[in-house]
Amino acid sequence: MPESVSIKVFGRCRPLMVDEKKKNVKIGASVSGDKVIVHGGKEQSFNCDGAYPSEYKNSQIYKERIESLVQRAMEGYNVTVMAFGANGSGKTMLMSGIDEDPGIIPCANRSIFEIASKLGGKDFMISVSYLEILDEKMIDLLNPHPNTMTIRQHPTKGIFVEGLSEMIVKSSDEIAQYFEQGTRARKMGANDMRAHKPRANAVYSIIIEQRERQSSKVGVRSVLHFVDLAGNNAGGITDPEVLAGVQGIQNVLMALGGPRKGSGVPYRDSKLTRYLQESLGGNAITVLFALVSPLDKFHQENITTLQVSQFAKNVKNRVKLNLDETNEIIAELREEIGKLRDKIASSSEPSREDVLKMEDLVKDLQIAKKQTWDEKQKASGRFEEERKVNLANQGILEFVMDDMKKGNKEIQEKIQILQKEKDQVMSAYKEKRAIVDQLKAELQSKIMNYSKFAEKGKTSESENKALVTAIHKLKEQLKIETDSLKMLKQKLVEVQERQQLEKEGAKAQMSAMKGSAEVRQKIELEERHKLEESNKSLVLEELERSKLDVDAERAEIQMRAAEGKKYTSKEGEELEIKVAEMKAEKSVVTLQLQCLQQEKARLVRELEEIHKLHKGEMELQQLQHYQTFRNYREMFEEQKAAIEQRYRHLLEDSIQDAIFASSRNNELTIENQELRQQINEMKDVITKLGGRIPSSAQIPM
Ligand SMILES: Nc1ncnc2c1ncn2[C@@H]1O[C@H](COP(=O)(O)OP(=O)(O)OP(=O)(O)O)[C@@H](O)[C@H]1O
Repeated sequence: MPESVSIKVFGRCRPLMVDEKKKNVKIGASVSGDKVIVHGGKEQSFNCDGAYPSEYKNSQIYKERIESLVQRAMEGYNVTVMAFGANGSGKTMLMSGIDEDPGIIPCANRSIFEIASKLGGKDFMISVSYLEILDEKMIDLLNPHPNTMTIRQHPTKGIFVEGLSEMIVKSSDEIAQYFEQGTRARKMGANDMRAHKPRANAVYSIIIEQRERQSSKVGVRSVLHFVDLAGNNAGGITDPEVLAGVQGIQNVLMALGGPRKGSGVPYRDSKLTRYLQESLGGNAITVLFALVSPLDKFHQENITTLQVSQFAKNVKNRVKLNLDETNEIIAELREEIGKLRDKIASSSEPSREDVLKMEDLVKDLQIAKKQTWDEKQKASGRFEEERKVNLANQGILEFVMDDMKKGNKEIQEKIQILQKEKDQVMSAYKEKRAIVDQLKAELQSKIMNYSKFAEKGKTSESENKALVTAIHKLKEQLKIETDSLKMLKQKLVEVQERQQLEKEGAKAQMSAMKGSAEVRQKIELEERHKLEESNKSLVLEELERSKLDVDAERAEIQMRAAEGKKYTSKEGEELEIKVAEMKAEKSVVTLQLQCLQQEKARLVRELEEIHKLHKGEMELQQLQHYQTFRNYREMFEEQKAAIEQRYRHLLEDSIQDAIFASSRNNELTIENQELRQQINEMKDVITKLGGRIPSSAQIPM
């Protein structure tokens, strides 16, 4: 039996902002006990089921008023929480909150999984959707696709938006992430930069499905809606679509609980009220927060908010546990389709309503069949794939997926730190290189001097010894400096390798962020350009280094020659120089080769990625084609059966007609024969009477 539950109304007045305090603005509203009071002119006070002054935190309100409702949603009851008020009255603050004081939605997101973990013996499937309705246009905030969405009523799903993505969530982190990302998409504006407008309505929904583990009992399905309504400042609006979005909810609450209660409820006048029909006088526990601004300039909007909330208090919803009856409903739908098909088949001219009803029933059946957890899981996976592309197509992927961006930023910071380290090591390496070169030059000139003097035999033995000692000292110093140069080089290579690793990480992140082919192509071109640039500078660096090495080697050889190393001829010396040059060239070529290999590996990776992507897209397309084919086949089968049935009936009818016609024919033939006989008999009588017409008594009957 449904339970009758009134809509509960809670008032809240936000505090004055710092600049408002400074301006000494006139106070227009306040809270006292369970009443909200509107000042200015004649003071008016409005009773609520609870009222919150400005110092109350969102989290306190959640604990006191909403936590128990989330618990009920987890038991299988529909729950709706709405925030209603003028622009800037604190609706978003209450629903979403801020880091220091999370709003009702973040608190509920956390509670859901805490409660689920405590309810042992049950399996849950929780999914979320986030819809924005702006001027009667619907936007899927989690997956902003360009496809049309329509509001439908379904026997198992209730009222829902066909085409709105439902993403399955498995943890409180995941659910929080979707909410935050959807809210960012709302702020940034999915579709043609439609950034959050005060007249936009947003409905964040948590769909909870559950089943008893190891039990054949039917499952339960409930929906928890959080509605951040458009500001009720309707003054000056004339566009009917805009007005419907802003005033739709007021009109419905007025019709349900206002003075003219009982007249038709205009649910269908706005998309929002149609979507929330169950929450307004239907099967949901509904709570309305009436938010008032403390500013006197919002006097009229505050009065409207509180009057409408008084109407809401009069509305009685009829709440029941939502058992998941998908199987029974599928059976009922099949039966209904069967009956209607017979009806259409038996009538010579089927009515348009029947045909349309048949189409709806077939669609309902198809939707009902997609309600299994497996199917939903698959659909959620598909939405997840699509959403990156759709967000990228809107140009808001990076903004929405801020976590990825954060991760990428961290990597970029690391790369920068490593670049600094690399620059430091590089400058130390260059300094050392200069010292080594200087020492080598010194050594070379010392050796040249020595050989000149030795050749001419001008030096004494002691002078000779001193020169040799100086040369040896220089050599030792050179060795020490060359060793430390080598160490610096090693360090440079290590830093470069670490930097490369981080770059790979950043690239992996970037490829996850790539959405549309266009964005992807741009990023890839940029990356390729960067790689080419870095390879070019690496090769140049190495060329420079090898030149220095060759010079040093040349000096070494000359020094050795001067020291008295025997060469058979001048060519021997030149040959050694050539060998050194070739060694250096080899190292450059090796490096170039490494760079090319790196580029090749990258291209192979890209190719694989593209292949994977195409494969995925093809699979998706195949799936869609298959689905379309199945839908058509199902419809075709249904229609074929209906036509067959119809022709069978027609055939039966015509056989019966033929039988009827032939028996009637027989009857008529007999009648005809009887009539002929009667005529003959009459003729006989006339003849007997000599041509005189007999009186009626003489005519044989
Ligand atoms: N309870 C509160 N405590 C502190 N600041 C608040 C509170 N409520 C609202 N504010 C501040 O008031 C301003 C307007 O609030 P908010 O954006 O939530 O209003 P809104 O009703 O959602 O506006 P709109 O209809 O334009 O979207 C914001 O700067 C918000 O931080």
